[in-house]
Amino acid sequence: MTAGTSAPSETLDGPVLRAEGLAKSFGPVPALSGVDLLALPGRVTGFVGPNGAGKSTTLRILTGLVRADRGTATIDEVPYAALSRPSQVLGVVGDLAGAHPGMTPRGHLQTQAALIGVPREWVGQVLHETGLHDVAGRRIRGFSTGMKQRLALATALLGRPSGLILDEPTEGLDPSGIVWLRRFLRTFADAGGTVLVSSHVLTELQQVIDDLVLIAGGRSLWSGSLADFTAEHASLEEAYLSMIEKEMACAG
Ligand SMILES: Nc1ncnc2c1ncn2[C@@H]1O[C@H](COP(=O)(O)OP(=O)(O)OP(=O)(O)O)[C@@H](O)[C@H]1O
Repeated sequence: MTAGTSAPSETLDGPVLRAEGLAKSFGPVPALSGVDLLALPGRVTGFVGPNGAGKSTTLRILTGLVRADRGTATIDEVPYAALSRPSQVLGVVGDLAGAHPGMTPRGHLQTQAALIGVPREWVGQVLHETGLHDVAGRRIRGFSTGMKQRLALATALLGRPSGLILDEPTEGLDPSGIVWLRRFLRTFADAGGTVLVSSHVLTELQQVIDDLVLIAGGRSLWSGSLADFTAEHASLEEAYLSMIEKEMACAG
């Protein structure tokens, strides 16, 4: 499988992704109790926090899959559900629950293209962009985790969105896949796109993000530039651990 190009080559007009005062409980379980988030065009924003902090819940609210109890979540000032062509504004890299293992990437993407109403020709472009063109005719059943990650990204890119949300995208990628993804996200943001990426792999994240949103226990702890966050520390990992330890000491 070849690496593919680091598209897009055109200029993107990325959306502003914003959440303010989000609160959400699942029955008696409080998941969020005050999350704010901002991801801007032309920037890669990292979204981090301990297990159970509420990252996936926040992303699911932002993409209209979960309804918040309180607060607002908007894409260019409107809720995701109010976007007339959401897949052409925001690509969401999730799991491939909708992809039948007996299908090929080309077949899966052609079905998705019909569903979201974009030209079939765009399938070839995303297969190329994500380095899947060589395996476009193979069954998804035999794909490695990394290849499935690429297909998830190809699916998200199909509507040619100017924003991307990725939840733990490096899981299962080999080192060259990680470097490829990092370059892809950098190029996407440098073209004007908005990238919001959640990850626990802080050493990797540090190499690609411009801004950082940190949450813990369902609450925002920090939001701003990576440079400011790490100013008094040797690395993102060190700055993160220091803030989380302080937070745990306060909570305890
Ligand atoms: N559908 C659900 N039903 C019940 N509880 C849920 C549901 N979804 C999330 N939660 C709870 O909400 C809290 C936040 O979970 P969430 O998955 O958003 O955290 P996260 O930061 O993405 O965690 P991780 O880093 O481990 O993936 C957790 O306590 C979790 O158990």
